[in-house]
Amino acid sequence: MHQFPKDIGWIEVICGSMFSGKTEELIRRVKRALYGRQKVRVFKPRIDTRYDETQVVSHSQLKLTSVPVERAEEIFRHLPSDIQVVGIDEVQFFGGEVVQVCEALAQRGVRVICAGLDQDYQGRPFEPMPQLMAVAEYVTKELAICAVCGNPANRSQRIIGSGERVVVGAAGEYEPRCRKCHVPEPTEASPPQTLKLFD
Ligand SMILES: Nc1ncnc2c1ncn2[C@@H]1O[C@H](COP(=O)(O)OP(=O)(O)O)[C@@H](O)[C@H]1O
Ligand SMILES: Cc1cn([C@H]2C[C@H](O)[C@@H](COP(=O)(O)O)O2)c(=O)[nH]c1=O
Ligand SMILES: [Zn+2]
Repeated sequence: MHQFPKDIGWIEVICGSMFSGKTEELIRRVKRALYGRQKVRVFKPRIDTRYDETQVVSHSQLKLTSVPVERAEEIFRHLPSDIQVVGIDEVQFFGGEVVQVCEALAQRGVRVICAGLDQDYQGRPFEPMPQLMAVAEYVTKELAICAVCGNPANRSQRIIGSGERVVVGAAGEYEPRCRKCHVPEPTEASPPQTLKLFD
């Protein structure tokens, strides 16, 4: 990946649709920092109790210990003075204040790695992701595989009937879709699939 500079902070954003591998990539980067003997803390919004109350968990069941927080400002309270790397998952669930928090940390010399949805279920930018992407040094966009047609997917199709913007969920509530197959209204799920190498 990038040749990272030393002794200065920066912000990395990992964005994309649901199931695109954002959490896996966050976990990968955090683990590499740990191998590098860096002082690391990982946070997630308390609202995300989907797979676990405290751990960050990917759809493929990779796990990482994290601190759940209600508001982004609480992150400061949980950081040792010699912190080097901060990871934040599901960053779209924090309000605009998370942008100031990330900026303050990066200004202090911390490497901040954020993972979050760039679009909501209707395909609209999911604030505060656009703002965070604008101030970040590095932005990585991940793509899933469309559950309908198999093309690269950058959208999250809601398959349960709710018009609320925030509805915590996983498979059963959402599926990844490409722009051709995505519709802004909640709709029926595509037929279930089993992954088989041979028939
Ligand atoms: N349609 C799909 N396309 C890609 N990955 C999928 C799909 N359905 C399930 N997955 C699983 O989701 C994993 C990614 O999970 P995760 O990192 O939690 O994604 P995200 O955080 O972006 O929602 C993949 O490695 C794969 O095991
Ligand atoms: C599209 C969309 C998603 N959500 C929720 C559903 C999940 O709990 C998270 C995304 O998790 P992932 O790690 O990216 O799979 O966000 C939502 O509340 N509103 C939406 O529009
Ligand atoms: Zn498609």
